[in-house]
Amino acid sequence: MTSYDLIIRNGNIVSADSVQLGDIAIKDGKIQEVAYGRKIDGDALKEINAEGLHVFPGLIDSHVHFNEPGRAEWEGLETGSKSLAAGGATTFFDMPLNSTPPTINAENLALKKALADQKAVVNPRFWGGLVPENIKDLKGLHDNGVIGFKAFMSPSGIADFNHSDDETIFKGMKEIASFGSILAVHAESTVICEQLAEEKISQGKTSARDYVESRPIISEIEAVRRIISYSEATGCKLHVVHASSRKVVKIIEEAKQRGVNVTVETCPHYLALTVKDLEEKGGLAKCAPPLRDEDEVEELWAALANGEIDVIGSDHSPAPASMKTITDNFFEGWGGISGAQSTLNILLTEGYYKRNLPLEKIVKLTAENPAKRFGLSTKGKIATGYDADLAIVDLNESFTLHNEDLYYRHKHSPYVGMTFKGKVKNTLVNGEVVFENGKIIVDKVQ
Ligand SMILES: NC(=O)N[C@H]1NC(=O)NC1=O
Ligand SMILES: [Zn+2]
Ligand SMILES: [Zn+2]
Repeated sequence: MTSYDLIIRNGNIVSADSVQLGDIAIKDGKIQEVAYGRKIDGDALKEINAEGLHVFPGLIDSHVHFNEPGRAEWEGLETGSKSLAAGGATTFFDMPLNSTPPTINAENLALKKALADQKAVVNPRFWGGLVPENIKDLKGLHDNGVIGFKAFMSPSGIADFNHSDDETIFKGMKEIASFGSILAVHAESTVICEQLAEEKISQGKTSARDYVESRPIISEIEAVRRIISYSEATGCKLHVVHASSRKVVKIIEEAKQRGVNVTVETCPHYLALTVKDLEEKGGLAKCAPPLRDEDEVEELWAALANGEIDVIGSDHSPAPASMKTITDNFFEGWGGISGAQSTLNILLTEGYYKRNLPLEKIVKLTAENPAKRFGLSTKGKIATGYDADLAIVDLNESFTLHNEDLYYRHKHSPYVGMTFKGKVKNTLVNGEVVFENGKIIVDKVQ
C-alpha cells in the first residue's frame, strides 16, 4: 500500500526562518509531512532525490501582465505561465490591463478565468481594475475572487484602461475599504511626468537619460504621499507596486510606523539593471518607473536586506520585438520588461551570492509575504497542510541565459546574456511536477 504520491528526500528545505535538511511527503496536492533531520517512513509512487539541492516554496509572482484575452500576440497565459514554472514560480496574479477587455467587471474576469483554466500551468489569480468608469463593478469583482484592485495614477499606455484621477481613487478606495479588499497602485505623478516629458520632447531631448529624467523619483514620492493620505482618510488597504528607489520605500516605511495598512513591492529589474543598461540595451530595458542609477540600486538592496520591502513581483509586461526597438527616441516604444522567468535567478545571483542576502529573506519576499498579504492561506510555506507548490534548485549550477531558453511568446529579455548561479531543476504545482530537466512536462495546471 503506497502511502504518498511523492516524497522529496534529503533536500535543504528553505523557509522564512531557516534552512534545514529534511524530507517532504506529498499526497493529493498537499504537503502531508515535513521531517527535519530524519527520514519519512512509507513509500510513494515517485521519489525525488534532492540531495545537495535546495527546496523553496514556489514563488508567488504578484505582478504579471499575460495579456489574454485580446492581446495574445504580446504574451499569453500558456507561454507566460510556462516561463514562470521554468523559473520556479507556482502562482501568479495577473494584472487587469494589457488584456482586452481589461478586467474591470465580473463578466470580463470570467473570460480571463476560463482561458487561464485551459492554459495556465501554474496557479492563476487575478487583480481587478479600478478605472474612472467602474466604481459600481468593484464589488462584483470582489465577490468573484479577485486578489484586490489595481489603479494607475498616471496614464497606463493602454487605451482601454484609463488612469484614475484623484476623485476616482478616493471614491474607489472608499468602496474597496467597505468590503475589506486592497488597492494596488502604479504611483507616478501625471503632472510631473507629463510636463517634464513635454519639455524634453519640445527641446528634442529624447535620449535614454532624458526619458529617465522625465520620470524622476520625486514623481513617485509625490504620488505615494498622496495615495497614503487617501488610504489614511478612507481606511483602504494599500499596496504600492514597483517602487524604483529606497526613497519611495522610506515614505511607505514612515506610514507603516504611523499604523497605515500599506505594503510595497519592488521588481528584479530595479535590483539588477541601471540607466546604463537602458542606454546599452535600448527598448528591452525600458519600463516605468524607469531604471535608476547604480547608487539607487545599492540602496534598494539595502532596503531589502533591512526588511523594508514586502514583496518582489516581476512586473512582466512584454511586447513584440518591434515595439521594443528604440533607435533614438526613448519616449517611443513600449515601456515594460520581459522578466518573469528570471526573478529567482536574479535574487540568488545578485542577492544571495553577490550581496549576502539570506535565502530565508528570498522566501519571505517571494512566497510567505505575498501569501499573507493577499490572503492565500494555503500557500507560501513548506509545512503540513499547505499546497505542494515547490521549486527545487541547484544553488551551485551556473548558466548563461540565452534567448532560446525563454518560454515567453517573444523570446527576448534584458537579462539575456547574463550568467546566473542557481538553477531551477524541478517545479511542482499542487504536487504535480510541471518542470523537470529543463522541460515543461504538463499542458495545464492539475
Ligand atoms: N501597461 C503596462 O503594463 N505598464 C507597465 N509597464 C511598465 O514598465 N510599467 C508598467 O506599469
Ligand atoms: Zn505599473
Ligand atoms: Zn505592471
